[in-house]
Amino acid sequence: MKLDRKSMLLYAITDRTWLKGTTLASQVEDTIKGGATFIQLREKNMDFDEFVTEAKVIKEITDKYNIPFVINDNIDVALAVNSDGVHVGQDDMNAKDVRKLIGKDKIIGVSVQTVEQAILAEQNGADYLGVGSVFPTSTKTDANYVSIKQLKEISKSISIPIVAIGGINENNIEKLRESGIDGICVISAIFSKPDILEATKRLRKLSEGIVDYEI
Ligand SMILES: Cc1ncc(COP(=O)(O)OP(=O)(O)O)c(N)n1
Ligand SMILES: Cc1ncsc1CCOP(=O)(O)O
Repeated sequence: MKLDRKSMLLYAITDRTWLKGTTLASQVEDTIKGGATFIQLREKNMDFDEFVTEAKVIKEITDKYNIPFVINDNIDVALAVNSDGVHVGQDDMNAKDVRKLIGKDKIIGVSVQTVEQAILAEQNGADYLGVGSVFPTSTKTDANYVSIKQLKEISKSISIPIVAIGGINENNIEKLRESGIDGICVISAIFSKPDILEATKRLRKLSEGIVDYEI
């Protein structure tokens, strides 16, 4: 799948912390109905078989709505379910090696916190970058902080699409205006909400207002 910059507008990463009796699949379908444009499946405590089973279910939904679907960290799972790609961090395999495993047509996302990391990731063949944490977050306890100034410097230093991540919500999204991002990436601002569809709709509208390209 070729990555369209516009599909970065509202990037949702799953989290099963707030399932509250429902399924992750139905939450993912709700967020897509509400306007999420990209889905990443992020599972930190699943064995391979469980992860593959879950990924297949989510992929059916993202395929139905033609939304890009990537797997966090686990390249074997990505290969097993033929996801659209993978997202890796600074402690994971570098994009060049990931590319050798998943092939030229797949999407590779890389998390970066500095200009140097961003330039290197682009050189290594990343298709997009996730930059953060731009605000305090309790979702990822080991996240490093990236200032808005650093975010702007990173966006100026590369030509691939970027999303900001970390603690973004309806109240602070405005601070990301003119930062050069192609969209926002959120976990709790969607998945912790009682009404995921409505929360996504509001974030979708707000993100449309802060990016500098035509929707
Ligand atoms: C789009 C996006 N950006 C950043 C991250 C964080 O990735 P990483 O640093 O590898 O941390 P974990 O998600 O693995 O805890 C991301 N997942 N997605
Ligand atoms: C995965 C990740 N990487 C940097 S911050 C973060 C957590 C984002 O979650 P939230 O949107 O709930 O702050």
